Amino acid sequence: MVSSAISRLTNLHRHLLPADSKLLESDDVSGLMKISPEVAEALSSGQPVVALESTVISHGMPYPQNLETAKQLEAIVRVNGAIPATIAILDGVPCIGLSMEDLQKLANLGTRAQKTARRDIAHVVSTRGNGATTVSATMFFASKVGIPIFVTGGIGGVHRHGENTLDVSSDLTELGRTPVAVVSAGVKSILDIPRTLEYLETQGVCVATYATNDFPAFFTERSGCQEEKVFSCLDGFDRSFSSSNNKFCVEDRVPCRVDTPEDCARLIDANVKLRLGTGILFAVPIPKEYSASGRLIEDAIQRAIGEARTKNITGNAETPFLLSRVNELTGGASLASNIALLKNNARVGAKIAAALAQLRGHQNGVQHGLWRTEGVRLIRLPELIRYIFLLSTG
Ligand SMILES: O=c1[nH]cc([C@@H]2O[C@H](COP(=O)(O)O)[C@@H](O)[C@H]2O)c(=O)[nH]1
Repeated sequence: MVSSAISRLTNLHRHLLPADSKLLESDDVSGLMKISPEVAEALSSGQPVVALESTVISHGMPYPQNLETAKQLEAIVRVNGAIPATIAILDGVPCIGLSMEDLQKLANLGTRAQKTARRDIAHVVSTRGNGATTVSATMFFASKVGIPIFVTGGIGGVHRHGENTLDVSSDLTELGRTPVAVVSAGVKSILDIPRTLEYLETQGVCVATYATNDFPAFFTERSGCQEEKVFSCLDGFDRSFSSSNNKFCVEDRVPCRVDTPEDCARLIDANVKLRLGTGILFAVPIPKEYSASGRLIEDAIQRAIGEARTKNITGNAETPFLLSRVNELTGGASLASNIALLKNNARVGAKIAAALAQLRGHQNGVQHGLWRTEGVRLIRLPELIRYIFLLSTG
């Protein structure tokens, strides 16, 4: 009963989306997913929706802070005008929007949930497993149901020594192929930030810094990679903590700066309308009061990277190892910073989603003759007829 209602809502959502949003779901796999009634309703009525990932819950922090943080992020999204849609695979079913019980289950599972990137999705579904989605998998599912904005803490990137190991997160290739805007606090300095930016450029991804010229490094506000600034680490430029290990010359540019949620909304809108097909990375610096401990955390990162090498911890085990080891070494300071920046990103992401919904509502109102239903959303006449027809035929 509920699933048929959801599937009807999903169908309606498809009919009622602005034409450009349909680009986000050219093939139909949404029937294979469980969309929560609240998210389905929000999507079908054009309300702003923000996707949230689940690896940060299962692998990013310990219980019970993970559960508390997941709940708080959802609450922040709501307070700032959007509906949260946390995404995970539960018992083999991709779920878009989790109940409190689902969140509890995922938080309890912790690292027993499989860290699920794009490549792992089919395996987790076919074995009816529990998968915590990374940025790449969350973007995939968000795009399939038409959610244009997704909030995370930090994306994966090119690992240090990636030029030898080819350890490059699938988050970067996903950004190159999926038109979802990702809000993150930049890239953690456990990674090679200049090479990560290079790779995103190769993938054609628009990287936009939010109210700063300097690409942020997750725990710190600055990475040393600046807007419209080309520089070389060989000539002594202070590239901050993150890049201190790079011994060669890299051209780093963050060519786009945005200052308000409205700027972000216009950028997303242009990206979709131009059918570029690529994602956008919004890099939002950690709030100032939490970035003070950056140097302390950086020292811990250096030590943790050394330990990972000694213990031969590589591949998708490396990021969780580094995160938890850095947390131990900083006596919890890195966890507090991590939570603070996640909350900040949730706030910014929800405001962007609200601005985008408003922009689209305004454009639709200006460009077409529209019907207003219940004062909630604007509908075109043919869509309204189809809507009534679908309701009457079930
Ligand atoms: O600061 C963080 N970076 C990255 C992750 C998670 O790790 C994934 C990247 O993992 P990998 O490097 O194995 O691609 C991201 O998509 C995200 O889910 C995280 O929790 N915290």
